[in-house]
Amino acid sequence: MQARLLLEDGTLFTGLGFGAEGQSSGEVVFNTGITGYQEVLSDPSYCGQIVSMTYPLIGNYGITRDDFETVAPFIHGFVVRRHEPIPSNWRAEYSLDHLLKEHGIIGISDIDTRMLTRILRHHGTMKGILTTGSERVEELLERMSVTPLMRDQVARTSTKSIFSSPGSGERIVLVDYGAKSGILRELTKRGCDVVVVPHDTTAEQIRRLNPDGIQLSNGPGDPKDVPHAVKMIQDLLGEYPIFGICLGHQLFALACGADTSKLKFGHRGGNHPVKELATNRCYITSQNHGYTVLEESVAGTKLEVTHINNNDRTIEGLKHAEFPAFSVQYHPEAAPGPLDNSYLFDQFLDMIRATKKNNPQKSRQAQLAASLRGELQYAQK
Ligand SMILES: NC(=O)CC[C@H](N)C(=O)O
Repeated sequence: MQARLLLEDGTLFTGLGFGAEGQSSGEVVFNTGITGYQEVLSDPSYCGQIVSMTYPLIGNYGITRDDFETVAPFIHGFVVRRHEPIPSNWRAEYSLDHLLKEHGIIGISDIDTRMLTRILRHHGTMKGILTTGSERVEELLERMSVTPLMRDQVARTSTKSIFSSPGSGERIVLVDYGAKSGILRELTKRGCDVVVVPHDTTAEQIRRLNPDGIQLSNGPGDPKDVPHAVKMIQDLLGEYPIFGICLGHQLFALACGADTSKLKFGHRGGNHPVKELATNRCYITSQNHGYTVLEESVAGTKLEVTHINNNDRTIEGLKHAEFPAFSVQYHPEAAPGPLDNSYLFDQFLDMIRATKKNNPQKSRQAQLAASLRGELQYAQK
């Protein structure tokens, strides 16, 4: 079956279709990971995007239930050089083709993904349409020009209702802006008592859950499309320790008065070098973002830059000068990518314990009682 990928600038790629049939549009981006296509496909931060993998062989190890980063993928299309339909892997439960068909995602293979990447690097990311139909190019270009990119991805990908993953350790409220499962996995692995809440949960509702700390998740789209989250963070800053990841980092920066803007073609892959300024140490990180915190906007705020990207010097980490709050632009939960940065979750828990020590408040029993009251009020709201 023939499939086509048409870019906003008129560049047309003709290849072979796999996965679902039909037509879909979105922002075309590229990911440089060599492995991890399943985690990429299921990362909610790709909601509304057509993802092209620069590694040329995709599908060879199949799909495994355990490797999903969310229940259902939100991406709008998948572009590969060569698609391997028959997996060779003892863990494989089914094929990539099967996954795409099941979730209505169109795949295209046998196109020059190096050329596509060079175009995107040169011009910046663009809108695109993937189709297995026989529409005229002019018609598709017209459709693309009148179809704006999505702005409501966070509401689409966030959990619709509150749920908990109980543990006997610190109580963490994980604000889900389209969270990857890896974040919850890292917190529960450390014994945390995690309560996952929807993206539009207010500061007051979070207080009622009596958290020890607040984790702001990754998520799709422009951080400026989520103003209610910025307000919530401003309300709780200084009251609870906060750790922001990716979109959570950008929202934290906006809440502290810094600004964000769109990168030309973003950072998506498993090997982005990041320098920790305090130690001059380089970490290899997993990344997936199209926006960044603007360096010049940090001056005059209470934020300090802790990490920078060694490729393009953009900001990769921030901390608050007065309050227990920090954030990173990359993914310490990895999935896919290197595990080097999971220590940041330990750092978050250390920060929580230090905050508690300096602030000997209510007994654990009183906290639990307050927490129970809060949950009841939340449920009755
Ligand atoms: N992975 C993320 O959280 C991405 C953040 C934001 N949507 C961006 O593209 O910059």
